[in-house]
This record gives sequence, structure tokens and C-alpha cells, in this order.
Amino acid sequence: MASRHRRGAFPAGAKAAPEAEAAKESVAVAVRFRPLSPREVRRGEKIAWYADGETVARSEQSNLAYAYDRVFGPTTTTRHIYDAVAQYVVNGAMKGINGTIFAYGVTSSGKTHTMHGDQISPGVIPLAVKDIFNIIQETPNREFLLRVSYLEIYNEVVNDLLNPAGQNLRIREDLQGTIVEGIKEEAVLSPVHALSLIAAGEELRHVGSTNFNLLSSRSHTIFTLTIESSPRGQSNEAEAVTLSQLNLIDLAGSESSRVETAGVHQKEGSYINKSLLTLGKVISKLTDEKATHIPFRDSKLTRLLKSSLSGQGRVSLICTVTPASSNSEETHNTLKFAHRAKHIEIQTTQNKIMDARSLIKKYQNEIRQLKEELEQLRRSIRTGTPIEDTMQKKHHLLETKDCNVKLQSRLEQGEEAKAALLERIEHLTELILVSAKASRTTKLSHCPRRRHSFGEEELAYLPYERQDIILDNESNMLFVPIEGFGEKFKSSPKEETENQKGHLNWLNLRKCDSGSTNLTSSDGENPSSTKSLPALSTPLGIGFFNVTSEQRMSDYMLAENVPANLLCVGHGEFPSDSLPVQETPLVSRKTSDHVDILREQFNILSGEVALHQSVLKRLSEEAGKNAMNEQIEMEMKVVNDEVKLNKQKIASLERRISNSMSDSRGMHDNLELSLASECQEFLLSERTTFQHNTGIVQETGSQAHKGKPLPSDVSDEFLKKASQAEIDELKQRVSELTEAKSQLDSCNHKLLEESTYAKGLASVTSVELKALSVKVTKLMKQNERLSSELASGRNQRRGSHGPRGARRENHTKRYEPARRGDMNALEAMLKEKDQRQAELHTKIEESKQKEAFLEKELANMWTVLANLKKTRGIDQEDFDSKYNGSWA
Ligand SMILES: Nc1ncnc2c1ncn2[C@@H]1O[C@H](COP(=O)(O)OP(=O)(O)OP(=O)(O)O)[C@@H](O)[C@H]1O
Repeated sequence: MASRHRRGAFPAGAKAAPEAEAAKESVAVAVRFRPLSPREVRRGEKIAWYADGETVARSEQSNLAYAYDRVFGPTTTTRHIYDAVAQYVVNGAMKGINGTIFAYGVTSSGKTHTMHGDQISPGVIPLAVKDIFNIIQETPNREFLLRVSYLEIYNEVVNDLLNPAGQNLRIREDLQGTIVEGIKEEAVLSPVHALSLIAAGEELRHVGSTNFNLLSSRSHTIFTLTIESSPRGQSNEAEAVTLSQLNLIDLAGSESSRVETAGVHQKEGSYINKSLLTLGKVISKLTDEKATHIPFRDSKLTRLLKSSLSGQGRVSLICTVTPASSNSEETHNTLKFAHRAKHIEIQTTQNKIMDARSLIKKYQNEIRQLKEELEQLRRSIRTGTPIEDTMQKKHHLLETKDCNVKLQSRLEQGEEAKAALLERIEHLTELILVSAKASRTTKLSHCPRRRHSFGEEELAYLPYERQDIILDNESNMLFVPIEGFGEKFKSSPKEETENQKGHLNWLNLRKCDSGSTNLTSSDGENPSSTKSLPALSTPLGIGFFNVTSEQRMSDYMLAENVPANLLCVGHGEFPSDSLPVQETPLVSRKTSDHVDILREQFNILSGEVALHQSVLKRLSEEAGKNAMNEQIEMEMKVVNDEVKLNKQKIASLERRISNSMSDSRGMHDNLELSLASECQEFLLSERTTFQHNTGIVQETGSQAHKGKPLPSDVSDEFLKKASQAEIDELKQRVSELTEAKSQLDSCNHKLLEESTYAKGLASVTSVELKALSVKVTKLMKQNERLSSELASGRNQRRGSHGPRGARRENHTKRYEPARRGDMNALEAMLKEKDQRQAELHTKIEESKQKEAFLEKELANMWTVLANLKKTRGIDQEDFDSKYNGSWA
């Protein structure tokens, strides 16, 4: 849904409930120190700032110190930080209080690590998403509607990260708040759904490499969750809906003016610095009581953050800093910024809206209306009076010879309308999220209701468990612990390029679940660090991960990323059941779908019988008036036969439904059992209606034919046999098709996984390729320089033998041995360079081949997938035509 997106404001026309209470709070400010990076350690950097206890950041070189709500040392996990300073904002948002959490700091200080994280240490955003769904799960008495949007501000331009077409969006302010025009909002149904949207958005985000960070964010991003909730059950119009927005912000990092930049990078850097400067100014003004004007409008970032910063809702600011002495000044600036922000006062108000225009209310009302329509339609189909205006036309229809055909087509129209209504109801109900706990105990409603609820099994699809995972593999500790700075670091340099920043690789972990091959770690030092790698269909899969650390090391690459042996997390790091699978157990869904289909067939047949019986009634009245009318008798016979045939079909359907249910009993959980009992109840009620209708007809028939018996049922036996054979054949066909469908489904699933993984590999290879080509260019330049030095050396040697060289010769002779040594060394270096260059060329070729191979693989997979889908489509059509045709 594309919309005008309001930030931190009520939707248009909504009004706050009078009872909304306001409480004064201040911005929660935390400082997070990251460990020294391997590069900083190599350069012998000292510690300039450190965490002194839980609330103070202190300078090592002076007696400066600042106090905050919380200060976290380098060993603190993001989970801990989330629990301490972010969770209360998320909890508030679930109760209708707007919330904003953002990370601020210079480049490479750990903002993205804190907000997004990776598979080992998930960041605040994935933790918040998971928590939100946990809270829904724990709140069975409320219904929720979640929508998300994701945008970036790149060079002062707002782009939609959920919609590649949404570029350069306009920001507008009105009385209700700030609006981003045309931004796409998507309703989310599960944690996996929300995280996959973030991952897709990250693909579009602008990322580049800087002197400090190989994968540096070049844009600010804002991920917004809009949360609506209302009491569950029969919604009361007067009951207020709570609505709030949770903004999760990953800012781009400011760059020191000491850093040399040029071109695009310089432009990006100056936009980033300018917007962060404005943010700083806004924060100072907000804390200055005398300030009359606050320059929110000076940057897009501050315009979008206006409602959060000017005091509507909870704000948590996490300032990330590096302890390194070379960044001491930048760290000091960040600490001063954090200190100022601490003094901003905010109001926390619970947003309650009484307005029926809230989306959740709108959906609830629509569902109610659609259900009423559906009920009406059902009733009219059952009683054979499908649409009101046909009452007048009915008499006329019955007079015509083709009345049966017309009624039949009316019936079909009714069925189509019913199916459309059911589909719409199902779609709307799916958008409203409820706790699975309650839905298990709540009796399912009469209409097949597959409201989207999620249980532990779905929450476990997230590739991590609630507790943080700390590695015990010392060989991977690359951020060295210095005086307590010992957060275990998780990577070896060689994989730096493999973990694309912000690409949320933890979503790709699903590849680890099947067909994994155990490989020893690439460094070969630690056999315990065996890793599970997916069984790639390409023979290059293994070799790719076995490249040694030195081979991938490059000047700018920090060692902060996740190693290949953790790309697929192995034993104990998270349970295998946490890997993503289908949303609900396949078997359960298939059976309920099957029962649904049978039940729909049952409805259609009941409707047909009722219709035929009303025709029969009419005909018998006619027969009563016109005795000896052969045509009427013939028609009555035909209709009567059809009624009998349909009755047999209904009986067989009843058998099939109860068979399906007894099959499902063995396999399914409580939910399926309640569905089964619902089906039984439904059957009972349908049966009663049917018997009731049949009773009327028999009675009418017996009255109409007093003294004039109906023609005898000579074809009964024949019909029984024919339909039994037909049913058996159909049963056989259905079971074959179901089997084929499930195979295709699993095949599809596997191919999809393969293709996602291959895509990941392709992008990793291309990053590697880029790094290699940079190296080659450098080496070529060096080569050129050395060759020219060598050439000039040779010239000098030759020149010394010339006519004017007598004096020079003496001089030269004196230095000859040293020069010869130099020349030899230069030649050796040149040779070595040539060799390295050749090696790198070979590597580039190999990488290119790998990339081409992977792309080909990917293309093949898509073709196979398309073929499979096509085959399935044909099978389905075949099935539909046979199956439905036989009942028509
Ligand atoms: N607390 C931490 N523990 C371990 N590693 C960290 C920590 N913080 C940051 N890192 C590592 O430091 C590197 C830089 O971090 P990150 O990319 O998050 O910085 P950033 O502030 O987002 O930079 P930029 O502004 O350039 O995008 C990453 O490799 C990250 O994994």
C-alpha cells in the first residue's frame, strides 16, 4: 500500500482520546564503546576513552569524564544493550506511545553493528521486531495490525527502500505531522516477513567503502513500524484504537575533515556531515531554554525526526564510539553531543484514536459486513432463492423450458460471489495479528477463518534465539582484549568481503539446514571450528571458502566481519529448528484446505438439491393443475433423477470429509482437531438443512401425486454403481495429485533456497573481484615504477662507459658493488611482483569463472522453477477440470 506516511502523528482525521495521559521523561542516552579493531591494534593505538563503570565515559589522557544513563564497554552484547535502553521504547510503542531509537557516531564506530547486527549478534532492529511479535503472542486479548516502511536519506534525497521506483520523495508538514508522500507501507504478518523486507531494503541502500570502513553506510535509514491495536473479539465501535510509530534509525557516520576524500565520496561525506551538524544544532537549541527558533527545516533528517525530537514519544539514543587514540577528538565530540541530548525533555502520550478511520477498525468493519453478506448469500443459495429480484422473475423462468439452465447459472454466479467474499474475508483477517495462544482456545467461527496467528514455531524461524551467542572459538578473536576491552571478535580478515554490510546475512542462514557438508575451518588450525556449509550444486562451492586469509587480506579491510565458518552457524549456536520453514505445518494446512474444498463441494451440491427440489415442487403443482401433461412428467423424472444423483454424491462427500478428518486426527495438532470438530458441526448443520429440505419435497411430492404415483426409479442401481466408480477414480486422482503437489512444493522450496544462496555467493564473488582488481591496479603501478627505475639504472651503467666517463668511472667503480646489489634486489622485486601479478590475474580469472558459473546456475534454477510452476499449473488445471467437471 503506497500512502502518505505520517511520522509520529495521528492519521488524518483521527482525534486523540481525551483520557490520554502525558508523562514527562527525558531522552535516554547510552554510550557504547566498541573494541579496538585489528587495524588499530596493528597500528599500536592506545586507549583514549573508556567506560568507567556503568554510567561514566572517562578520558585516559585528561580528567574529563561524562555521565549518561548507561555506558557500555566493548564486551557488552547488543542483546544486553537492547534490554537496557531499547526494550522500554518498544514496549511503549506496543501500548500506543511513539518511539524512536537511533544510533549516532562517527564512521566505523559501530552504528550498523548496533542497529542491524549480524547473524551472531543481531542488532536492535531484528531484536525489536522479534520482541513485537513476542508481545503480540503474549497479549491474547488484543488484535494488532502492523505496517512497515523503510526509507533512506541519501545526499539529502529521500528514497523508498521498499519500492525501487520510489525515489526523491517529497516531505511535507501539516497540522498532523510530517508526511513522506507516496512512501510504500507494507502490512507485515510475521517476524520473518518483516525481516525479509528489511533485508530487501538493505539491498537498495547506498553503501560504499571509506578509509575506515569497507562497507560504510552512505545514507541515513529510517525503518518505521506503525502499530495499531484494539481489543479482541466483537469490536466495540466506542472502543479506542491505539496507534503508534516506532522509528528505528541507523545514521550514516560523520567523517573527520582530516580524511582525504574526492569525487562522489566527498559529496556524500559533506551531505552526511551537514545533516549531522544540523542534528547537533537542533539538539542544542532544544536544550537551550532561550532558543526561539529550532532549525528542523535545515535538513531532511531533522525534518523527519521533528516530532520525535520535539517531544512526542520515547527516544533512546545510542552513541557509538571507538576507544582508539587516533579518534580521540571525534569520540570527544560524540560524547559532548550525547551529553547535550540528555537534556532534551519529552512528553510520552498514549495515542488513542476513537476514529473509525483507523485501518484496523476499517478492516474489522469490512470483515463484519462481508461476513453478513456471505451469510445472506449462503442462506439464499440453500433455500434456492439466490437473489432478491429473482423472486419476481421466478415464475416467468419456470414457465420457460430452459428454467433449469438459468437457475443453474444463477447458482453458479452465487457461488462465484461467495468465493470472492470468502477470499476477501480471508485476506483481511490475515492482516490482523492475534496471539496463537488465544486462537487455540477460541472456537473457530462458522466461516473458514484462517486468521494469521503465530506460535513459538514461527517465532523460532528467526535465526537466533533470545540469548546472545558468544563464540568460544578463541582463534576467531580478532578484536584484541586490552585492559578489559575484550569483546570476542568474530571474524578473520579473509571473510571481510563475504559479509555484506546491512545485507542481513542471517536471513540466508536457512541454507544451512539441509544437505550440509562438514568442512574444517579454512585456517586449518582449529578442527573444532568445523562448519556446516550447504551442499552446493557447484564444485566451486568448497574451494571458494578455502582461500587463505592472506589471499583475501587487503589494506582497507577491517577484520570485523563474520568468518565463513560462521556464515552457516554450526552446532549449538542456534537450534536447527530455528531455521526458516513454512509458516504453518504443511500437512495441517493441506488437510484443512482439502476439507475446505470438500465442504465447498458439499455446499454446492446441497444448494443444487434445494434448487432442484424447489423446481420439483413447482412442477408437481403444475402437474396437479394439468393432469396427463407428459412433458411435465418427463421433466419431473429428470429432476428427480438429478436429486437422487446429488444425494448420492453428498453421501459420498460426507464419507470423504469424515475420512479426511480421521486421517488428520493422527497427524495434526490441537488446531486441526478444533477445525475437524468445526467441520463436523458444520456437516451436522448442513445435513439438518438438507434433510429439512428433502422432507419438504417428499411431503410435497406425496401430496401432489396422490392417486397418481411418480415414475419408478429404474436407474437407481445403475447410478449407484456409476457414481461409486467415478468417486473411486476421483479419489485415486486426488491422492496422486496431492502427492505430486507436495513433491513439487518441496522441490520449489529447495530451489528457492538454492537460488537465494547462489545469489548471495554471486554478490560476494563480485565484491571479491572488485577488491582483487584494485590490488592488481596497484601492483601494475608499482611494476611500472620499478621498471622505469631499472631502466634508468641500466642507462646509467651504460653511460659510465662513454668518452666523458673517465672520472665518473672511478666514482662508479667505488660504488659498483653496492649498485649491482641494488640492481639485483630491484630485479628480484620485479620478478616477485610479476609473479604476484600473474597469480592475481589467475585469481581474477577464476573468480570471473565462478561468478559466471553461479549466474548460470541461478538462471538454470529460475528456469527449472518456472517449468515446475508451469507443470504444477497444468496439473492443477487438469485436476480442476476433472474434479469439478465430474460434480457439475
Ligand atoms: N561493539 C562491537 N563489537 C564488535 N565489532 C564491532 C562493534 N562495533 C563495531 N564493530 C565492527 O566494526 C566495524 C565497523 O562497524 P559499523 O559498520 O557498524 O560502523 P558504522 O558506525 O556503521 O560505520 P559507517 O558510519 O561508516 O557506516 C564492523 O566490521 C563491525 O562489525
